[in-house]
Amino acid sequence: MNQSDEETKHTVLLPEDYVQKFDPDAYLQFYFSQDAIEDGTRVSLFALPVFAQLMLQTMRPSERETLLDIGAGPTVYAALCFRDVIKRVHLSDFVDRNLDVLRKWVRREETIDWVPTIKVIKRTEGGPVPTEKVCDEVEEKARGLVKSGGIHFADVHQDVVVPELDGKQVDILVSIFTLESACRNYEEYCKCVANMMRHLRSGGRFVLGSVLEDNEYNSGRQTIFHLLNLREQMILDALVSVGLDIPNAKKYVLDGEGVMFIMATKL
Ligand SMILES: C[S@@+](CC[C@H](N)C(=O)[O-])C[C@H]1O[C@@H](n2cnc3c(N)ncnc32)[C@H](O)[C@@H]1O
Repeated sequence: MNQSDEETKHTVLLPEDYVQKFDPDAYLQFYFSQDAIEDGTRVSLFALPVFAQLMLQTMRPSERETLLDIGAGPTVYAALCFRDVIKRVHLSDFVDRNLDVLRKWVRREETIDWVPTIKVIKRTEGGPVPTEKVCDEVEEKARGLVKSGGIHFADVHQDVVVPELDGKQVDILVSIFTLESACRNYEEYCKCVANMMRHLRSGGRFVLGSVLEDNEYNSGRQTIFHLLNLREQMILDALVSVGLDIPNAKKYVLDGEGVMFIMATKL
């Protein structure tokens, strides 16, 4: 290795480093600060409101009461996007520091300002630019839903991913950019998908957001974490094998962005 190779080489953190090295504040600043949102919006904020609208059209209210986000990190945008769809939101993650940030948000203590994110969600939903009051109402509604649900520890590698749910299954299961962060190989990935799926009732919807064909990502302040490199077909195969109705799924593949969003029903 010559000197310039040495200089460009950087440390890539692994799935087992999340507890020690994932910094919620750096992550939120990097992806959800006003500047970050203005510079280039997270594609999730386009895909999830579209899925929410489809759920409103295709599920009766009694079929869409509970939502679980696995690997939410310090983010609450799933609760914001699905606020009109469900009654209770459970946010979960592997890193205690992330759960602390979520609890602070529920208590209305200082965390990142979610208004720039809310504005993008509202824009995707259509209608005029929301006033401050409308943004407040959106956030308060989402907060109430999380209060009714809860904030929980999750580990996708365990047979029971979210023990605090005590075996209760949810109507909607969401997981965005988590599995490819948490898994070192495809065998592990398939096992984790199966573990997650136990939390979803049959007939419920699974919403997955995944990075495609990438090896690492910046979690903020140049802290680089490993990603499992996945082709779209590998993900679809894993989802079929756990009994999701993939032929009738709604899918967005954004090649330029290297991400895929999919919503499928559990058969
Ligand atoms: C790239 S972040 C995604 C956060 C959020 N879902 C989003 O879309 O911004 C990856 C998340 O996976 C979580 N994670 C890592 N290992 C995990 C595991 N074994 N079980 C559950 N979550 C895990 C991390 O703590 C982190 O919050």
